[in-house]
Amino acid sequence: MIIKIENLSYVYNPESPFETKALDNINLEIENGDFVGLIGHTGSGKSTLVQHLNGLIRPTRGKIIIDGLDITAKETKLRTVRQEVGLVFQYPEYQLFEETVYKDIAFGPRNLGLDEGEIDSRVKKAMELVGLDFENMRDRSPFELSGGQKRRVAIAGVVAMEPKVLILDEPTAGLDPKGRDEILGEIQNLYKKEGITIILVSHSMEDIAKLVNKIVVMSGGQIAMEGTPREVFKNGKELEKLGLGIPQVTDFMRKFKSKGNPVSDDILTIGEAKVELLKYLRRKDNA
Ligand SMILES: Nc1ncnc2c1ncn2[C@@H]1O[C@H](COP(=O)(O)OP(=O)(O)OP(=O)(O)O)[C@@H](O)[C@H]1O
Repeated sequence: MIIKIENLSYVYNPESPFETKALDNINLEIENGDFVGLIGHTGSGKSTLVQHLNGLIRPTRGKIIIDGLDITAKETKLRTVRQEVGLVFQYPEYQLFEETVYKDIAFGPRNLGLDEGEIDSRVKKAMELVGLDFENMRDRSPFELSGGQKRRVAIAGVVAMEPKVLILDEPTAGLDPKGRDEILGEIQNLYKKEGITIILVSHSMEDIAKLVNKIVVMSGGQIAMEGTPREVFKNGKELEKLGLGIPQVTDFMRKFKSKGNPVSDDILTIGEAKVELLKYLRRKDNA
C-alpha cells in the first residue's frame, strides 16, 4: 500500500463566521501502482484532499502515511513530502515563470540539489514522457506555446521530480477536444511506462472510465463510494443523487437493453460498446 489516510478531517477558517468543514473523517487506502479517479461535484472536497497529500495543507485531525512515511507528523519536512508526491494543480500553466522550457522543468530538480548531468537527464526524460520534443522545445519561452504545450511543460516539471505518486487536478480543464485527448494520452503513456501511482481528479466520467482502475467518489467532505469503475458505475441512481453521472456510452447501452435488446449493459467505453454492438448485429443477421 502506498497511501493510507486515517480519520482525516479539515476545517477552513475554524472558529470564525466562515468556518467550513471541507473533509469529514476520510479513511482511504491506495495501492502502489493504482490509477485512481477522484470524482465528486463542486465543493465536495477533492482539491482539499489532494492538497493534503503533498503537504500543502496540514489536517485538522487525522493522519496520512505515504510509502511508510507519516507526512502529517510535525517533524516530517515538506521537501521530503514533495519528492514523494507531485501535485499538478488546475491550470498549472499559470505557474510557469522561467524564460525557457528547459529552465522551467529543471527548476524542481535543481532545488533538490542534483548535479547538472542528473538534472539534464531528468528534463530530457520528463519532456519525452509528456510528448515534448527536447531539441525543438528546450530553448523556447513557455509563454509562446499553445495551451496544451504549456500544460505539458508544467506536468513535465512535476514528473522531473520523479515522485512515487502523481496527482493531477483536472488536467484537461479548458483545453479543446484534441488538446484533451493528447494530454490524457500522455498521462496514460506515463502511467504505463513509469508504473507510478496516479490520482486523477476529473469531472469527465468518460475520461475516468477510460483510464482508471479505481474510483473514489466524494460528497460533502466524505467518501460516498469506492471501487472499480464497473462497480461504481453500476450505481447510476446513487451517482445521480450526488450530482454525478455515468459515461454516456454506459447510459446508452443500458437504455438500449431496457428497450428489449439482448446486449450487455456492463459497458464503460466506446471500444467496448463497439464490440458488443457488432456481436449483437451478427447474432441478429444469423437469426
Ligand atoms: N481556501 C478556502 N477557504 C475557505 N473555504 C474553502 C477554501 N477552499 C475550499 N473551501 C471550501 O471547502 C469545501 C471543499 O472545497 P474543495 O475546493 O476541496 O472542493 P472540490 O471538490 O475540489 O471542488 P471543485 O470541483 O469545484 O474544484 C467547499 O465547501 C469550499 O467552499
